[in-house]
Amino acid sequence: MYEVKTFNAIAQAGLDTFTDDFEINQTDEPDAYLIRSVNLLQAELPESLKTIVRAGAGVNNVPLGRATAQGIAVFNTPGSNANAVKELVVSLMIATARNLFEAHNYSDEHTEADVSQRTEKDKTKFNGTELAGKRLAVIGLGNVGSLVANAALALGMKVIGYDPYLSANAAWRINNRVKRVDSIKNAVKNADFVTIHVPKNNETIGLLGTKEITEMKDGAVLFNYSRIGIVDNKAAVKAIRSQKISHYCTDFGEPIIADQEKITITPHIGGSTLEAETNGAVQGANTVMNYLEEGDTTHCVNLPNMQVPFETAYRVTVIHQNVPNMVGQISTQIANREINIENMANAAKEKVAYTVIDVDDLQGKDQEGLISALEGIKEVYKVRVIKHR
Ligand SMILES: NC(=O)C1=CN([C@@H]2O[C@H](COP(=O)(O)OP(=O)(O)OC[C@H]3O[C@@H](n4cnc5c(N)ncnc54)[C@H](O)[C@@H]3O)[C@@H](O)[C@H]2O)C=CC1
Ligand SMILES: O=C(O)C(=O)COP(=O)(O)O
Repeated sequence: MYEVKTFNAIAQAGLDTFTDDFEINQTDEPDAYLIRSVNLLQAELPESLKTIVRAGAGVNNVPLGRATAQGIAVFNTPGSNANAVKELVVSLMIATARNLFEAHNYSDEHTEADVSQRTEKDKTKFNGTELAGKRLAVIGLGNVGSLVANAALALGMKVIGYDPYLSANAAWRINNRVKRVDSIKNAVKNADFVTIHVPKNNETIGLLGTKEITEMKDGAVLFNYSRIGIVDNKAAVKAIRSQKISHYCTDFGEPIIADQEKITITPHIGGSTLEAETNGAVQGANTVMNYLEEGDTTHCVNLPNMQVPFETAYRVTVIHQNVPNMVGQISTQIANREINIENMANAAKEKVAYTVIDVDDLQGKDQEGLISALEGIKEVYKVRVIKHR
């Protein structure tokens, strides 16, 4: 039996995906965490933990370095909530272009029985513009950014994209009418709307700050549906007050942007749709099962992604440092126990490597002894023996 501990609201469809070999929230010694936005950065990770699966995209709430050093594989569910974010950003582009927030507030304040005369006079205050023909800059063209870019094209907008690390898979998804440029400056300089869809990391904190906002077209509308800190909120407030930008919409509130005209804050609801929550939870549950039962690392963010068909009776997986002679040391320990290797695969991602060894004859052998011998190699983080179901 494998033990799974959940944090945040994990959709029931995801919990229902687990087979009878998995128990949810039954012990303090979980094999897996299935999480959303819970902040684990300061949390101790229990010795029993083998994987953390983030149902969603961002893993900036997970202590990746510590998890790796403890041999814990961290995954996300890329794309599971991208359509939800796209639809919210598109709705806010329309809402800001048509002054919907101001128009709604006006109507709320003018509730006398016959307002028609006044409305007909005042409505010119809320004259808007249309998206068709306007220019959108998309910074980050991954799962969310590519959908936003394609949707904007479908609405008749011109789209400029910037993403220096675009993967080949993501590139396939992007309509070839999206014009790609080589700098943020070239993306934003003529854009009526600027939206950013990048992960939060050391490189992206403050990616849109005073300098980049100064480079934007006067009156542009800015969106941050990525993470707090990726747009410098102080710079955004200054730009709103000086009317450099005409509206700022973000999913991440903090006191300095609260209660300000032309700043719209949503409470981190980009991925909060029935469909996205279901996708993330189901994909997350399958990820937990595939990793615990087969050692599959598809969509792992801290280990190389490997899918090795599991055709033998047992599988030994080793998470270790990416340094010379690891495969040699590991196979020596296995050979010393007179265990025959049927298949072996090894791959590395930056400083970490993952070795998968498939064997038939572990039945009746000292499996604990093998694990401690392999974990005795000083560059090894974690060893698991998995019995084929
Ligand atoms: N508001 C919400 O509820 C949600 C927020 N998010 C946030 O949006 C982020 C993006 O999500 P996805 O598109 O699904 O991730 P993704 O990983 O599919 O795409 C991110 C893209 O950003 C690009 N990128 C990385 N560094 C960059 C840089 N310095 N400049 C330009 N591009 C850069 C990458 O090459 C990649 O194509 C997530 O990491 C998460 O923080 C995602 C889903 C929901
Ligand atoms: O997937 C992401 O990165 C999100 O920000 C969504 O967060 P949530 O799962 O809705 O708490």
